[in-house]
This record gives sequence, structure tokens and C-alpha cells, in this order.
Amino acid sequence: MSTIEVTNLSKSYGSVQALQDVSFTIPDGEFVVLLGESGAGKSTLLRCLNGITTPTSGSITIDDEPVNGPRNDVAMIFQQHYILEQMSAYSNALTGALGRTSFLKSLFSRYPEDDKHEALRALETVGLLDQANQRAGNMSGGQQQRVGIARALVQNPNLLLADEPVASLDPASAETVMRYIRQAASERDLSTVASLHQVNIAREFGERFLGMKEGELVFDGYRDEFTVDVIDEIYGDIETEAIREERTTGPNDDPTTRSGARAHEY
Ligand SMILES: Nc1ncnc2c1ncn2[C@@H]1O[C@H](COP(=O)(O)OP(=O)(O)OP(=O)(O)O)[C@@H](O)[C@H]1O
Repeated sequence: MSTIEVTNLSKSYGSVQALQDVSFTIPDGEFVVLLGESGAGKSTLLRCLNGITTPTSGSITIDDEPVNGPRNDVAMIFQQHYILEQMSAYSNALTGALGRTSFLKSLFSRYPEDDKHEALRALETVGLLDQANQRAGNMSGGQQQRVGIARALVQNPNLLLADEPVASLDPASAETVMRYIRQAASERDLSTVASLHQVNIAREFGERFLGMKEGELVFDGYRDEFTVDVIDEIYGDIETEAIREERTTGPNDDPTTRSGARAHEY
């Protein structure tokens, strides 16, 4: 768990301003959902937080330490899970320990006992302990994504980042995977930033919401402030009639309720 401080962050690619003067602070253990249309700057922000993209200006600190490049205590889950299909779920999870194990040892699978224990604990967290020995390539997309989460947890991060982690999954698998990410974060008190494009999933799982538009942070607030008007502001002309209708006719008046969220699938 860590405190993340983003101050006046900007990133431009030539004439494209991908991030513009973005500032926010994430206290220890908070679960933050990042929202915005395609091209709003979500991936750029996550890549800056991960240290793989250098901002044009501004700063990021994790527990007062500046992020100047990739760090072992920051783990990332991607839309494409990049797991090794020929290896078991367990072996894939263990690769999360690579940052602290020598290449030679990892080549001969000679990981320390602590790392092996961590891999099993992580598989248990994502509900795959029973399938630890299963070949990852034979698992479903949702299960493979859960293996990717386990691998990120084995890295033992202070900050967990997820870039569209459920974008390629069917709605039921997306819910399951999000539930495991949320549970893992809360069990380990992990500060988490997850970008999502499904507003219904975001409303169901988010604790705090950052809304981006054309590189700017246009919303930063908690569940009770994350209203339909805010969604309109973030997504511009996206259709929000279903939510509005639901609000006027009830009974799912609260836009953050699970059933309310289900009524509007983007
Ligand atoms: N490496 C790059 N080179 C040039 N332009 C880039 C690069 N990466 C991102 N951009 C541009 O920066 C802007 C923000 O892109 P970014 O990928 O961060 O948005 P996003 O919100 O993650 O979009 P999506 O949901 O489609 O992934 C876009 O205009 C994009 O074309």
C-alpha cells in the first residue's frame, strides 16, 4: 500500500496533448477507476504511473519517491494478459517474482520457497488454487486474466495498475475478473488504478472515479458524486437515457447500485 501523488502531469506526442496538467492524490489502499472515451489519455496516464512513459512535465511520486522509470513495486495488468500458454497457471504466477530472482535460477525454476508460497497464495486469491497445475493455454479468457492478476500479485506491488483489464471478456467473465481484482486489492490493502470503458462495471466496482477528456481530468470524486450528469460530461454525447429513465421510474434510483448498473450496458 502506498500514497500516490500526481502533480501537474502533462504528456505530448508531437502536436497531440495526451495529458494536460493532471493532478490528484491517491491515499493508501484506495480503489480508483479511470474513465474516458477512447483517446482521452487513460493509457498514457497509466504508462506514466508505471514509469514506462516519461511525462513531458509534472511529477509522480509513490510514498514521496519520484517515479523515473519502471519499478518493481508497481504491477500492471493488461487487456491482453501476455501469459505463457504452454506453462501452468502456477508457473505463470511465479514469473511475477522474476524481478527478485536471478535469471539463471528462474530458468531452472529454482525460485525461493517464499516466492512459491506467494504464487500459491495469489492463485488462491483469484480462485484458481485448484487449477494451479493446469496448462494456461487450456484455460478460458477470464481464467487467463485471473492468472495475469495472480502474476501481478506475486510481484508484491505497492501499486496495482490495470489497463482495460476486462475489455476483451464477456459481461459475466468481466464481472468475475473485476470481483477478483477488487478482492485482491482489498485483502492486501493495495492502492489500485484501473481503467475501464464499461461504465456499468465501473459503477459497480469503483470506489473513487477519475474522469478524463482530451487529456484533462474533468472529474475526480467518489460514488455518491458519480452521477449520470458526470457520465455525460466525461463521455459527451453518449446515450445515458436508460440510466435517466431508470432514475425517474425507480426503483433503482441510486446510480451506483448493482442492478441499476446492469440496466445500462455500454
Ligand atoms: N506512442 C504514441 N505516439 C503518438 N501518439 C500517441 C501515443 N500514445 C498515445 N498517443 C495519443 O495520445 C492520445 C491519448 O491516447 P491514450 O492511448 O492514452 O488514450 P486512451 O484513453 O487510453 O484511449 P483507449 O481507450 O482507446 O486506449 C491519443 O490521441 C493517442 O492517439
